[in-house]
Amino acid sequence: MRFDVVTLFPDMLQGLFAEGVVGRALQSDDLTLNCVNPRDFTSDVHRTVDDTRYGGGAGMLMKAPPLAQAVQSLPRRPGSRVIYLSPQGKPLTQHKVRQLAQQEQLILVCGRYEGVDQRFIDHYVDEEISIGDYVISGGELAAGVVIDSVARCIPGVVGQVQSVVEDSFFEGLLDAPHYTRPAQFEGEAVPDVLASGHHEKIEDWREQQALERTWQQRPDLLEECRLGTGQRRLLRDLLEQENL
Ligand SMILES: Nc1nonc1C(=O)NC1CCNCC1
Repeated sequence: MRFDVVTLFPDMLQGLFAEGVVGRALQSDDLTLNCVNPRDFTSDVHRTVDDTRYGGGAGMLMKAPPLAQAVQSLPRRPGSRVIYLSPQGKPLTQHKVRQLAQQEQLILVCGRYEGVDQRFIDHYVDEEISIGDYVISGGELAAGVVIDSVARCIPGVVGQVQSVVEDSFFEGLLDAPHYTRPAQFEGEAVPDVLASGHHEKIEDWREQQALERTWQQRPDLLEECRLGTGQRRLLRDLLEQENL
């Protein structure tokens, strides 16, 4: 997988991945991160990348030509996609992350100011993606979220494939609670089942906890995920306990 990031702040992305499991993987041959700065594709003395909006309105907009030339400057692999990070995009979900991980190359365009000229989006962008319904200062943090979450899905990046499988959302549910030493913390012990060494009971407990947490925190996820027979039975028991 090759990540290309179109950004006015290339050092920001390099800094974000200087450490950690994804940072180490990005040094390998099968996972690369390249940044390209639209400012390098300007021709005026001030290297202008933004301008005021036609029709008025506060703030500045990123101009289409520098962005377009930055994208055009990139070598394109078969199966590459140009993604613009913006609040107007489709939500980034684990399902979408897994789809993106199938690509050979992701070109991530980071907006600044009030956004970018719509014609750049119409002519160059395959897909707009949002990391959430809030506004951040620049698309770079959103690009970092996409890079990290997609890279974790690429075999070999995260040492323990099982740890990715058990990640929250991997099967559409939230994660069960986890505990480690010490056995007692501020008077609270670890749930007995986890110290029982009975792996089947531990798995059942974790599955029940994941369902209960998902039902309490994110019932919307339950409508979308395909529950197995055992999970549906556990959820039915849960709802009966709550007299629902
Ligand atoms: N939420 C978001 N998901 O992706 N990008 C998001 C975002 O807030 N971008 C900012 C929008 C205003 N201009 C600067 C960038």
